[in-house]
Amino acid sequence: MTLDIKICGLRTVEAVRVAADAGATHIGFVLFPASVRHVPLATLGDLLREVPSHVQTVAVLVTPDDKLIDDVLAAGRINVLQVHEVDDPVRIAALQDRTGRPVWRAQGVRTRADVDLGLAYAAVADRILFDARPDQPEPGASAVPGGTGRTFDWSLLEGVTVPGWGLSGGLTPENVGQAVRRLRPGLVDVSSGVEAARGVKSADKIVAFVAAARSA
Ligand SMILES: O=C(O)c1ccccc1NCC(=O)[C@H](O)[C@H](O)COP(=O)(O)O
Repeated sequence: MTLDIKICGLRTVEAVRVAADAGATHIGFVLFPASVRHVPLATLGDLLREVPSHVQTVAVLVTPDDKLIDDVLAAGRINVLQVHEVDDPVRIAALQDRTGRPVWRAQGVRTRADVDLGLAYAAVADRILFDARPDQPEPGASAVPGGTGRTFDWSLLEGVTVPGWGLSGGLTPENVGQAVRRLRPGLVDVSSGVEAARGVKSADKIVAFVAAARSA
């Protein structure tokens, strides 16, 4: 079985080169201003141009409207749309039709009901990405539905067999091997676990993460 490896939240040309050279199959760019990893549209094209053609690019979006989708696709080569908090299968199908791109749906997990909700989208979304479900933000604070660096109870995913499903949330070079051996996902996805500081990628950690995932 093949394992896809997505390194997410890249903001610099150097980090893109490191991830591609390390063997990432997918590189994710966050288009969400409340995130420390947000990439402004003005610089997205510069990053996309650095991604070698054999590496897939993923636009990470939170309830995107059509204007944002059009702007992101106009910036350069985007292979995949990863959507958070899109809770309508009709909208997911509309995004597929409108863009011709695969649409991955991120599902936050804290309970088995969350997993079941994610599985309910497997008929329409091209991939389900199970991630940690963040706590409710403090009143007045902005909610960021990904990149929390938190794991969740992996036993909730035992028995999940939907093709290609992805595991995300608090993965690190230290725990990704165990996760792959235990759950056999089709993709592992990391952001915080390959950072030296919040929002700042570490080349050494990216290389270590990909190597650990590959050797599992
Ligand atoms: O990374 C973010 O800041 C982010 C913000 C808003 C929506 C999604 C976001 N990230 C999505 C990802 O695919 C992350 O890789 C995933 O949530 C795992 O993050 P982490 O637990 O930090 O490894």
